[in-house]
Amino acid sequence: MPDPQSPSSHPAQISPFIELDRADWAALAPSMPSPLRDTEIVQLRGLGEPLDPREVAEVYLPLSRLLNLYVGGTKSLHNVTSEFLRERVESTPFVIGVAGSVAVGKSTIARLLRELLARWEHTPRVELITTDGFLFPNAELERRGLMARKGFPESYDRRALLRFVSEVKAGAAEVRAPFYSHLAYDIVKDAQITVRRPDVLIVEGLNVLQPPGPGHRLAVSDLFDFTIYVDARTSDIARWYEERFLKLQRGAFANPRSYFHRFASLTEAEARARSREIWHSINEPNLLQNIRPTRSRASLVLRKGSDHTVSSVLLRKL
Ligand SMILES: Nc1ncnc2c1ncn2[C@@H]1O[C@H](COP(=O)(O)OP(=O)(O)O)[C@@H](O)[C@H]1O
Ligand SMILES: CC(C)(COP(=O)(O)O)[C@@H](O)C(=O)NCCC(=O)O
Repeated sequence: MPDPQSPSSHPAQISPFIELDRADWAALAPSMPSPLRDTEIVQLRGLGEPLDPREVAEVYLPLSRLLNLYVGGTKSLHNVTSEFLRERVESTPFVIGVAGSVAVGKSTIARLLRELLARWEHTPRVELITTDGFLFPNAELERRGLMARKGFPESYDRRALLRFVSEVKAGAAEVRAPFYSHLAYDIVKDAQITVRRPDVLIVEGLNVLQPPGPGHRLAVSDLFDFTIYVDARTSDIARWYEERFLKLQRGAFANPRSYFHRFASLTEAEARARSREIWHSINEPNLLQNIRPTRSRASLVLRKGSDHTVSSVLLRKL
């Protein structure tokens, strides 16, 4: 008699992920070589985030090692294919997607992984782009009635993003992406980011795990070699959004060129109210309707606790 409590007796409930709690994941770190000296972990804090060196050593270092091994594995597959075809097939950049809500910590993690990966053998050249460069310019968003839906899948030029990643993946010598300024809250005309055949390209953005839309054959998610979904409770993310908004309000918004300059003179209570309004009207609905439903498509899910530390890691096994 199968045990009705056993997950294997409920095929519909079999998880495609193996879940490691924080302690099990951290236990992997000591047995692997480290490309970092302690002083370098401290230097990584220079990224501007309050990064805990223990978090780097116990969570992100093992993750960067796993990614580095996947890059090596993919290169070996290319070599096998070359041998099979009896012709030289050039290996092309390994592309990693990093998805998750606004303010969950994607940028921090993507920048950290870029630094860590670059220190391992075989992956010295790592480039990072964010999908905000592929948002339609504000004028176009206004024309389409999408100004209050910035960050929703339809606010992006998905065809241009797909073309960009396809060209990188195909090994093009130089590929350019448009540039989005958070200060101007808009695409900057004539500014570009150039990607030149890196070993690894990290593509960070809210919607990178979206499946193809109706009538489309491919989505950018089809071109990734590995994807990471950064997960946390909605209430924690809302708090992080508000805290970041307040930090910006005291700092960057003071710049008269900032789109949000008009918020610089708000009292703290007013600023909190404004940030909650933006969260509840744009970022939370986008998380619930579009972003979180893509979580199960990821190769790996990082679950964060209320203090940003990673509480568990889910790695796709199927
Ligand atoms: N590992 C971390 N430790 C502490 N604070 C963090 C960490 N990751 C992100 N944060 C903070 O959370 C907020 C959102 O992070 P950010 O990387 O900007 O998110 P996203 O790119 O997903 O919008 C920022 O204020 C950042 O300083
Ligand atoms: C620019 C963003 C859409 C994020 O874009 P991404 O790089 O993740 O594609 C987001 O940070 C944003 O500005 N959202 C609009 C609502 C707000 O001002 O928070």
